Amino acid sequence: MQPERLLIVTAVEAEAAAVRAGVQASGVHPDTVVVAPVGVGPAAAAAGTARLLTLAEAAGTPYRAVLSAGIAGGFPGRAVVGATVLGARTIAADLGAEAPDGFLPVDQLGFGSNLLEADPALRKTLTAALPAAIVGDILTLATVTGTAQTADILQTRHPRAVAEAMEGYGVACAAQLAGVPFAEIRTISNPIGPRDRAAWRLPEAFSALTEAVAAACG
Ligand SMILES: O=C(O)c1cccc(C(=O)CC[C@H]2O[C@@H](n3cnc4c(=O)[nH]cnc43)[C@H](O)[C@@H]2O)c1
Repeated sequence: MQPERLLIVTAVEAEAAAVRAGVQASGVHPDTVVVAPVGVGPAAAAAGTARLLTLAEAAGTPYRAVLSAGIAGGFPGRAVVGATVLGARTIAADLGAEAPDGFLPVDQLGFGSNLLEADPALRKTLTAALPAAIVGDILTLATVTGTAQTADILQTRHPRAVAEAMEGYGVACAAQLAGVPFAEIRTISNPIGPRDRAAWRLPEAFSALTEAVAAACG
């Protein structure tokens, strides 16, 4: 009988490579962790994760948990480049309606929730394995924030948000549907604010991701 496996979902192959290096460094049996890049954005993340969870369930080998992992933007003053962040909650920050008075999230519109909690037991395990990690909300957006104005609006609207990325809420929706525990782990590649792609510190963020995964799996 196969041991229960952990699924780690990333957006792009470079993130998956950093995660695989962490799994290898942790010393766990490689068959116990599956790492899959499923695409950029919440739709690709939800569809790709749902497919993997469903295939595993149909084969009689369901995953014990699913992690959304990768790099992220950090809110200034809350998470610096190179930091590791653990999501207490994943929030679909642009899922809703714009109104003259401001943004209305889907829960205020009566269409479900734009917020999903990380699994408490999984979160506890990850927090213990990563004592230096910053725990807070991680926003999911289909569009990378690229102005100081949007960064300010998001930071004010989400006082407990430490980072933004593009996949967590999609992975969380797929996990919830399948009844599989979910958590999100990210390392910061860039500050959230005016777009400056040259300032993204990808090697630093990928190294931090490898280290975080090694500690989390070990
Ligand atoms: O150059 C761009 O603007 C760009 C647009 C889409 C994706 C990328 C990636 O490099 C994909 C990797 C992954 O990185 C996450 N990420 C990193 N920083 C941020 C951010 O400031 N805001 C939102 N997401 C971020 C995201 O999850 C991407 O899928 C580059």
